Amino acid sequence: MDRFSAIDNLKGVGEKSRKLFEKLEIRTLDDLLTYYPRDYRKFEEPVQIRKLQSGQTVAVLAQALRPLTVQYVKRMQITTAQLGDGDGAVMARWFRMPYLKNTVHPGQWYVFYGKISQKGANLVLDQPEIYQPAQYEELQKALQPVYMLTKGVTNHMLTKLIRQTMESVDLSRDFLPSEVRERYQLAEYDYAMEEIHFPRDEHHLKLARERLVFDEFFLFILAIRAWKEQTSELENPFPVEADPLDDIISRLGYQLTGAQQQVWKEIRQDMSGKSTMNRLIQGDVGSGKTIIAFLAMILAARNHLQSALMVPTEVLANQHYEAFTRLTIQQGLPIQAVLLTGSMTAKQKRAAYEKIAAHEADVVIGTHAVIQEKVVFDRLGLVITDEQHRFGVRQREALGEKAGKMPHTMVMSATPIPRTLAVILYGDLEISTIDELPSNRIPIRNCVVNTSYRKKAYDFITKEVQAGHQAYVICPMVEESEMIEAEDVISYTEKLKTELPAQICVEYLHGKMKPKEKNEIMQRFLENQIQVLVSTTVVEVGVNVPNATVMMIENAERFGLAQLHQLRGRVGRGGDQSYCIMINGSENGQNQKRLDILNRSNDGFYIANEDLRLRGPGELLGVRQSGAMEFKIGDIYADAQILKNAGKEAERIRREDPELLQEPHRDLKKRLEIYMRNELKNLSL
Ligand SMILES: Nc1ncnc2c1ncn2[C@@H]1O[C@H](COP(=O)(O)OP(=O)(O)OP(=O)(O)O)[C@@H](O)[C@H]1O
Repeated sequence: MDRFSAIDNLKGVGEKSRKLFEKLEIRTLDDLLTYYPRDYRKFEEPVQIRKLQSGQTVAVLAQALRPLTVQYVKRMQITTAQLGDGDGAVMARWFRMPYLKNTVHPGQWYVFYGKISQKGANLVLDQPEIYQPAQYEELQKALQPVYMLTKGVTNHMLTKLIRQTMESVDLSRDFLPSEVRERYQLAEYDYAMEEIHFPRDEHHLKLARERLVFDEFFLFILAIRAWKEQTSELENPFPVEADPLDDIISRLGYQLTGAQQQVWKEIRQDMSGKSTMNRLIQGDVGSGKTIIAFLAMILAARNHLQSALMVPTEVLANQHYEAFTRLTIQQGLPIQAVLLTGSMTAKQKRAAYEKIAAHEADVVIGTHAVIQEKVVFDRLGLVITDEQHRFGVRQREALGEKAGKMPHTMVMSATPIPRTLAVILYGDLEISTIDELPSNRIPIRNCVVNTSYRKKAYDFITKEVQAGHQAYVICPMVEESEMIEAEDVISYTEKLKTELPAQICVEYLHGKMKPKEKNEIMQRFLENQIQVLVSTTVVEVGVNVPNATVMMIENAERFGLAQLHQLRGRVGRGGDQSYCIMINGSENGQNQKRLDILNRSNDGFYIANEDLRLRGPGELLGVRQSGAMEFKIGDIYADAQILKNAGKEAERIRREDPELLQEPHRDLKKRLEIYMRNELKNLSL
């Protein structure tokens, strides 16, 4: 067995688990080994009951003071216990676990491990795990890995299989040249693998992580460079006449910003240049990336090329399709666009496929899955996609095969990374940054307030709606939950319908709705038939309703800063003063501090950096922080120094031994080939 064997070679993995693991994209032993924990649990010393505070996750050494009781609330069994440690008492409760009544014996000591929350005037211990004291002491000795799971796969299953894999695969060969390892005092590979999954303590974990982050960046940089070298040798199969499209731009109704003009120039040069375009366009929320994509598609169409624009959601696909069609009609352009999304009927899809194959459609706008599988193009010359769904080398080759030749590609990113880091990752070429907002923008006014401010916020929303504007209200949950105290879209909509004047139309939107329903709601919101849209974060990416001027976010403390910044970016997109009201639903001072960063600034780069400064890199173990670039373990901000080191070494090796022929680079060469074959898929430009 080697590390690229399929996981069904492991004991205990049959057809059923193979399918489950597939959902986590775990197919080979290597996938399993690099399925790093998303977090680690440390079992701290038990805390005395009288010292408990709401919000903590703690262990309590206690006895049940009397037999447990089981009650039914809305058909759900809730088991409760009164726990005491001789000095204080607290209630514990479990949902859907009535059997605990027979397994937790009054008078015996257990360790209860769970989260403390406030219930009315009292504290409760929610859903605690239960351990024998000796067992708990054993657990305290090490950090426990916590993996991202899916239904049917438990943490225990993953832990066991990873252990089994480590015992059956030889990890002792280290592909990193020892010279590099020594220069940065990086841990050895087998040690790093052991300690990342089963760390003895935080110190060992840190060393392991540093090594693996280095690997990840190092291989990425080497692979991207090698791949670029290969592709830049290919001649541009679809050279275009670099028409600046001045006729179209002059009729847009606004001036392109300097940054947009610059990026547009770079794209034109690429598409008319010697080799195929491969460009990353980064721009902060609302910086006007869409029109740039549209211009590129129009340029392609004028040169008899088809283009595909792929976006992550149907709502966005519809939005772009409509905006593009509006533009072509307004300007009288003879360019045909078709929409292609999962919720279209088979007949509609077939009609679209036929138009695409016959080159009656110049532009295809849709969600990813559809376009990747079925569509046959006549002459696909340009593919535009977003950062999360960028094409891998292999997918691109497949597309290229389908189209006969490799199309030009553009990747749009709304989570811009600083140029210094982007250059290390991608080299100096092919990154465009739109670092300027349209001049008609008025900075968004922000406030962070507590729940007592709600009444005022509703009055404010009413006033804005009466002035002809619209508002979003974001809640973290879809439905009410017994377990989590946070606002939910469904009850909140009901509440708002009674709180706001009757003539204001309030509707909701969430990810569990059918695509067709979502599209309808978005369409009505766009047409101002709905004035207040209560939504989960499904509106986070790309939604563009310039008439909306208020973004109210409930339980703002539950969202990451990058996410809040994206949400806020849904307003302030037209020429009107816009507002963002963040409701902080917790009393925790740290949350307030974090939210204050957004309060102070509307600049995405600044926010990402401050977020990092506040948390400190030390706290980032296993936690994805920035949302920028999907690395498995590395975080370009938190690990910027490692990224720089990896970049330096990669450049040196490429200079000194470009073909990796020297003896110390032999294993590296092999590893890189495998990486380019298997892993570059999500990271390639
Ligand atoms: N130069 C400009 N001047 C004025 N308005 C502009 C300009 N460029 C784009 N816009 C308008 O700004 C709004 C936001 O643009 P767009 O939707 O392209 O943003 P984006 O960069 O895609 O942002 P996000 O990442 O938030 O989706 C649109 O309504 C668009 O018509």
